[in-house]
Amino acid sequence: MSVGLKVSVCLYPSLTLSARDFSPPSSSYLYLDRKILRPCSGKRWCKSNGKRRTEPILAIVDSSRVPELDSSSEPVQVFDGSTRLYISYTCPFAQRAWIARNYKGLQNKIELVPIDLKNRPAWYKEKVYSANKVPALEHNNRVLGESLDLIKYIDSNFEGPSLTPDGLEKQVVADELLSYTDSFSKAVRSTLNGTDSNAADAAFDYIEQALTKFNEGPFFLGQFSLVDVAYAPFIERFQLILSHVMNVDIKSGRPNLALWIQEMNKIEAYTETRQDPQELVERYKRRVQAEARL
Ligand SMILES: N[C@@H](CCC(=O)N[C@@H](CS)C(=O)NCC(=O)O)C(=O)O
Repeated sequence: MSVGLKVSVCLYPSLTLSARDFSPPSSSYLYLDRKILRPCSGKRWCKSNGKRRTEPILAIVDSSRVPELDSSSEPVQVFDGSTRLYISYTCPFAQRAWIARNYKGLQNKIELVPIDLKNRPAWYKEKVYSANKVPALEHNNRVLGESLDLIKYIDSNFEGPSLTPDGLEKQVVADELLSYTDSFSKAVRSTLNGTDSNAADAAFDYIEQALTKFNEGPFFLGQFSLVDVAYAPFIERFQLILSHVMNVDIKSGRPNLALWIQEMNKIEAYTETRQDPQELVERYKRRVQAEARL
């Protein structure tokens, strides 16, 4: 890294960095202060100044983000007594388990092991999780999967603030909302892929209505719970994609949803897991283009 290199950092104003700002540069990541800067390929639209830049542009990745393991990575020592949560930074299902782990303050008890799903290590399927998916939790000599099961498992088998509601009424509503998560995603996707133009609207109206049930707080069950954890990664993605691709604001006419999004964005356990919005939208557009070519 040359001294005084000028770079633009997406979402941040232009910065001038000197060699001593980086400690130590690695092949794929640069470190500035406590932030990891990841080089982005090509020129990018940087909203901070509204101009297309020609300098190298770096995206800031949260400092707590350890690099993903890929096919060239040594296998982890499975069943050595450690508790590990295998995730992908881009997977909304994995994000659920990651939020639950953070919210309960288990950062030192449950090690995060990010996997590069596009270049997955062969040992992941062979030694860790035969379903070859994320998330997976290695705990007490077992590997468990399925995000909704995992958030419940993490909540009931580890210390930290509870994510499970008290009282039968809230538990019944929680079960209903958790069982709606797949239908919710399917409905929004059917609008995005053009098969049902009204389905997303109806799905978000259902969410808006669900948010009126308990008024002691802005979350689904009043207080923050595993229902918020289950929906947050999907609402995060759908909000961005619907806004960028269809120019739809899911908050419009839905004050409870608007407040929920605002309050979710104050919860560090969640915000730490959020994806770079620009990357998220670009990945979605690339996927749609690839599907259109098939
Ligand atoms: N039902 C599962 C879905 C998990 C899932 O589909 N994860 C994706 C990444 S977002 C995956 O690992 N895909 C790899 C593959 O299918 O090969 C859950 O809730 O955990």
